[in-house]
Amino acid sequence: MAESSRELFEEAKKIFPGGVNSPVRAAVKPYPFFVKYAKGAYVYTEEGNRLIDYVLGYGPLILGHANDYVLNKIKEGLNNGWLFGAPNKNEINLGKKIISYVKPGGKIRYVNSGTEATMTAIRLARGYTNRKYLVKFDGCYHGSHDSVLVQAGSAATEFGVPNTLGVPNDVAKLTLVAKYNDLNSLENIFRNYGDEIAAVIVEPVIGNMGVIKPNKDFLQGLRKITKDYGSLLIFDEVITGFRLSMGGAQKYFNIDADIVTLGKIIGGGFPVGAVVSKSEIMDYITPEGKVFNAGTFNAHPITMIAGLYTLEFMEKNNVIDKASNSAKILNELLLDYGIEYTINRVESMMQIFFTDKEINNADDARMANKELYTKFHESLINKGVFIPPSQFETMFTSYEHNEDIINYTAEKIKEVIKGM
Ligand SMILES: Cc1ncc(COP(=O)(O)O)c(C=O)c1O
Ligand SMILES: NCC(=O)CCC(=O)O
Repeated sequence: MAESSRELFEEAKKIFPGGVNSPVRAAVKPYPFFVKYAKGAYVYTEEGNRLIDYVLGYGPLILGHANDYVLNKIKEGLNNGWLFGAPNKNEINLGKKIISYVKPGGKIRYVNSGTEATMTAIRLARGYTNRKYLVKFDGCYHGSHDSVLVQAGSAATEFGVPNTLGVPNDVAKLTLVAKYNDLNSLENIFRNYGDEIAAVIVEPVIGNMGVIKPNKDFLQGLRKITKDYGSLLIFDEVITGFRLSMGGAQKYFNIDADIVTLGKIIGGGFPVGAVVSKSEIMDYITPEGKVFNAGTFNAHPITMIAGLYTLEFMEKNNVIDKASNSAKILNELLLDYGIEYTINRVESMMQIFFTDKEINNADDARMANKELYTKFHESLINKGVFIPPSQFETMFTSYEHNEDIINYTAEKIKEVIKGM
């Protein structure tokens, strides 16, 4: 049996396209390391190497890996069985908690991924408004379903398929693309298609083109234009939900969306997605209404436990502030070292771009030196630090990233950059 990551990857390539089950994992060069286990701020490879983890499962693990409090709750829960095909109390407990934080907080529907959440939210918006067009922004990533794989960021950009093969043009043309941080581009679209636009979907902070912050007034402008035309505003908070604040980006920027999609953190590291909106809109979803959604694994009992106790741990332990503060210190240390590359950070989301220009939209991000980033990533792995293998992803910090870990990381980043 294969032992090393290199050998395991050879095995994997025989049975998985590209050797992986999600493309970004194959961006780790020369081959992905295989993880044996993970705890706290660290992942441990098959070879026994310890890496400080700034990928954190691509965002869900704001508590770090295998948090003991959550772990014990999951173990207890497993004793009661793990799939019922019938309701279970924990889905109410978690749902009430989420709704108490996330505006407009009327009702929630759980699904199993961020992809399903945005797919359902878009269908809901179309069903509710009886309109057909969707507007998204260049570089935003909302998962891997047809209507959002148009000028998509994340792995779709990393692997050169922002517009994927397999989506018929008849479908793709219902998705109109505006430029992030550019209200004029949005106004132009609305002038032409305004009364046929069901919704605008946006990552309030882009986390799938590296990190890109909204300019002052951008999100407010979005809110105003959608309201003026009677379109719904969907905040895709799959990354930002329970990360920028317990109320997500809505609370952080003081903007109210019409529909919010969640994922990642609310499942505590188990597969999850959710749609939240006011009851009047949510009641369009089956079985109350006629917008279809269903799922064998919706509100999975173990996910509900992991999510519930993750949020409870966050409430009691000041997790968001701790994670944010770690990223802030890392950012400041790098600036103190005179590192001249562009660092974008919002709370515990951060990315380094190899350019001296500001990064305010997807075009800017595509102009940064991707090859240098790849080299940077590879060198950091060799020094025991795992950041995302793609420029078009986000580094995350967690509750477990203490000052020693941050100082160590900053030193290693400095060494790597000096050597480049
Ligand atoms: C903003 C955003 N929306 C949607 C998704 C899709 O989520 P998932 O990978 O769980 O399908 C992601 C992440 O991958 C995301 O970052
Ligand atoms: N930022 C994009 C993701 O988090 C997705 C991870 C994956 O598709 O493996």
